[in-house]
Amino acid sequence: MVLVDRFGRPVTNLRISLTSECNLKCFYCHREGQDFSFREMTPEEIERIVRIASKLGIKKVKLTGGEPTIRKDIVEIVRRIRPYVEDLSMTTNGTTMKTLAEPLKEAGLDRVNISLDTLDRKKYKEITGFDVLPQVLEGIEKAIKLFHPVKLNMVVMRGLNDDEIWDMINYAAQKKAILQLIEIEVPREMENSWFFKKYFYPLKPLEEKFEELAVEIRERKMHRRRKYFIPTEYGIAEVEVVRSMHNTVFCANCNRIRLTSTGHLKTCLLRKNDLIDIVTPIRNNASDEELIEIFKKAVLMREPYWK
Ligand SMILES: Nc1nc2c(ncn2[C@@H]2O[C@H](COP(=O)(O)OP(=O)(O)OP(=O)(O)O)[C@@H](O)[C@H]2O)c(=O)[nH]1
Ligand SMILES: C[S@@+](CC[C@H](N)C(=O)[O-])C[C@H]1O[C@@H](n2cnc3c(N)ncnc32)[C@H](O)[C@@H]1O
Ligand code: SF4
Ligand code: SF4
Repeated sequence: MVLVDRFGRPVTNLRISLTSECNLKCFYCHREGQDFSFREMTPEEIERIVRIASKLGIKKVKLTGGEPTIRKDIVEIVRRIRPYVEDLSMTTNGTTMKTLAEPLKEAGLDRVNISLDTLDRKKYKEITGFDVLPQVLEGIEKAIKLFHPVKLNMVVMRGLNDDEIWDMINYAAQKKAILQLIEIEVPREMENSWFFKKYFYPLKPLEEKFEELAVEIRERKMHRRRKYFIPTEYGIAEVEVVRSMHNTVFCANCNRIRLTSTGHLKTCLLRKNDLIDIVTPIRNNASDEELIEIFKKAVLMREPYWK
């Protein structure tokens, strides 16, 4: 059984924010579309929600945040949800990977995405507020030894790191990691903000260049994102482009539902007023059937953001 929304989109992925807290302060952070909050779900509650989700056809779970690895019980959370999922991945800033990669692997995590916007220490501090690039690079080395694939997330920003795109492509090829080049994304109401106007760097022209250079191009089901296999002096680099702004194809192929760190199902990253509380019913002893109904209600509320 798979739940399908009113727009014909099957819901096969669950993206769970484990905490709204973070040990970095990236100035562009969308915080997965949620506000800062102290309420968090327990590992037992997360396990129960994932178990219900798996009955409804959800096969892939992504753990995110805030920074998911600052939760003290992160290894327990991974261990608990592992049995219910085909693909269990995490997106992290990499600051804790040096010590946590091994226990996370042992607990059953399949793969990690690590955010890395720049290879320049000063710029890294400018973007994230903290001088921890060497620590993150060590974390990436460790992760690459244990996980496959490791994806590196680079949010491309005009005048800030757009001159590093090719360095990052070479770095990814050298490390045998996948590079995700990401456009800054904001909700409609922020498109006129100084921040978006200053830093938005459209990736479409670059994709056109990749089309010429690539020895192979693949299209993913999710968001119909394209992957380009680009020759470099370090071998073939695998580069995925995440271009979401005003991209109707991206939203038409969105198969994710979200769970906020406060225990609300959320239908879309960029939408407002789309939260459905699932953890309060759990705390009030709701049955599995009642929780299934909450999931169904959330799926019916889903709609593409850009359409
Ligand atoms: N608009 C939008 N952006 C998303 C969505 N999912 C991920 N993103 C963005 O895509 C970028 C990469 O996100 P990750 O957390 O690494 O996950 P992912 O690449 O989507 O997932 P995998 O490829 O399965 O590892 C980030 O900038 C996210 O904000 C989504 O459903 N909608
Ligand atoms: C919100 S973070 C949470 C996980 C973890 N703290 C990290 O940074 O990887 C998830 C991903 O979203 C990306 N991201 C954050 N704000 C963004 C924005 N405004 N536009 C595009 N991507 C963004 C980050 O670079 C990161 O790769
Ligand atoms: S590390 Fe992740 S959650 Fe933390 S501020 Fe940066 S993008 Fe946001
Ligand atoms: S509908 Fe579009 S903006 Fe919303 S979560 Fe899905 S892909 Fe992202």
